[in-house]
Amino acid sequence: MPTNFIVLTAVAFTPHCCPVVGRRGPPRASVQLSNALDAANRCTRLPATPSAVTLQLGGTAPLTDGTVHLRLASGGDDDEQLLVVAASSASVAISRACRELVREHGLQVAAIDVGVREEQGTATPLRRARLATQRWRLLAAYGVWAELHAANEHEPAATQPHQCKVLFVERGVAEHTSAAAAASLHAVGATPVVGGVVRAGSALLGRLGRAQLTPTYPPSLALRLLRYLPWRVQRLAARAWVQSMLAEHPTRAVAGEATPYRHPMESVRVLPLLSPAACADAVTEAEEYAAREGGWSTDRHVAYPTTDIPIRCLPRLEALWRERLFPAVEAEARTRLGLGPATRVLPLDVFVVKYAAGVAGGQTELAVHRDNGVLTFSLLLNAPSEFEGGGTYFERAGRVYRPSLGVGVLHSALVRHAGYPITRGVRYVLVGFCGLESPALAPGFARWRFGQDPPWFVSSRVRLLPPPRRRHVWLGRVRRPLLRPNLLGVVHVYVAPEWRGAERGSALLEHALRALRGRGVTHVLTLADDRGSGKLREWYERHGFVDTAQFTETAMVARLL
Ligand SMILES: O=C(O)CCC(=O)C(=O)O
Ligand SMILES: [Fe+2]
Repeated sequence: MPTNFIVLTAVAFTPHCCPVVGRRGPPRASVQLSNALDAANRCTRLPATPSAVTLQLGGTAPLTDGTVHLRLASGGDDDEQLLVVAASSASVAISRACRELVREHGLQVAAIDVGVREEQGTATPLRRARLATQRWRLLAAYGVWAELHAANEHEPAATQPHQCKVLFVERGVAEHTSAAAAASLHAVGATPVVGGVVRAGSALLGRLGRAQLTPTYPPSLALRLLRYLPWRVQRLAARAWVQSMLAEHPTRAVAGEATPYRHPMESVRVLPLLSPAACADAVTEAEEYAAREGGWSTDRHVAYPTTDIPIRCLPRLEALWRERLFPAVEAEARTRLGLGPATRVLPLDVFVVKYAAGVAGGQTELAVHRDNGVLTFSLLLNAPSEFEGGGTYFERAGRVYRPSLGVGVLHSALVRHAGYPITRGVRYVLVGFCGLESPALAPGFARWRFGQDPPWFVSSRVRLLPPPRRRHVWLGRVRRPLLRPNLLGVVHVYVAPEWRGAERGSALLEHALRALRGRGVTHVLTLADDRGSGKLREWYERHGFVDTAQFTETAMVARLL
């Protein structure tokens, strides 16, 4: 009989500890730690599940079958700290509810993992690889927050990140030794178990690639030999290197915002580049060309075609690109990647893309893909108010970048990304793919393109946000997980009391549910905390929740899939 494992992860977004919030105050790690300890103590008094749950506090022992492992992170260097998690009494009640769920479905609890300690400085490569996989799990939660935030950019107050607390019961995996890591990978759609290995491998290749690409580093003998290997091997190394270099640097979600984003997966730079007038002129020129020449082309890219016009057909925009835009993009790439003077950045393909909703034959989205070349640049050419949705979606980070007018987004061409669907209006983007040329690289590198081979370039089409389904079923009667062992995704959504029952709370909840559904989460739990009027319960019911007193008095649950 297959063994089921799940991982419970509580993640609280609080302004002082979450690296994405941008309002980091004094660290309050000790307060959080004592809260978490308090919660943990209460956990110990919970009846053990049939799999003989034991609880370890603050331990770092490897996860073992049937063990509840509670890891508490107290933080470290504030800048380096990924996330410190506070477990509140609500989280404890939710853990209890999850545990009941686990019991009902005959699952075993593999881990309750609260927080991750960032140990990059001292950790061994293997440990670092494991930390990287742990970060991915946090990203799943973080991605939900980011989507909430992005969805409400016009009304930021509606989605104060610290109002959103997410508790994951992630998808189970059969390989219990790496249950926590694998479940985190599952949550972000990556391949379980091998993720850490892949990551470690790419870090190694990255180191090789760095020496290859920056001749100022004296290469070791092994690295000198590498350049005699086929250029595709060099390309692989450089690919990992570019990825790792981009990943190491802080990024900003919105140009000019006070606090940089410091997440390693946010390998994205945002640059303000063009004035509104210049953007408007670019759109006019593209539309004039399309009217004159019989429309926009839709077949220039084979695998992931865009509705576009290449910049060589648009002389005014091309001049602007040559004189102003490309130098800025190149300078940014040089700084970010530490390119030596002998390395050139080469524009490979630059074009204006048009997304149009509600128009026959109009493109509304671009599926998740990688681009040709090493670096991708995209710049919004019309005002965000002219369309709904849209933005550049980064799959692994689970977030959508929605830059302002004239702001460019620079990222590795190798990061899987997408043109997020627009639901109204028209969105114009200037997109550019760039390669690198260096004497340290084999000549083929400068023409680097993603094509039919090698197979590791192949990207798959993924669903972004499936349409909401209205059917909700009593959790107690749900039997499907039993038919599909090892699959279960439960998230606790915490809506802060002042948002409950209110319109803005509704928006928050709806976006959260949609985002979670899009990630394959099957059930959402929440605490109604109704003080007797019944109004709050009604509010949750309107959002598809049903009362489930069998868990805790106040728990309510919605089934998403
Ligand atoms: O629409 C976007 O923001 C992304 C476009 C893109 O990724 C591409 O054209 O390759
Ligand atoms: Fe792309």
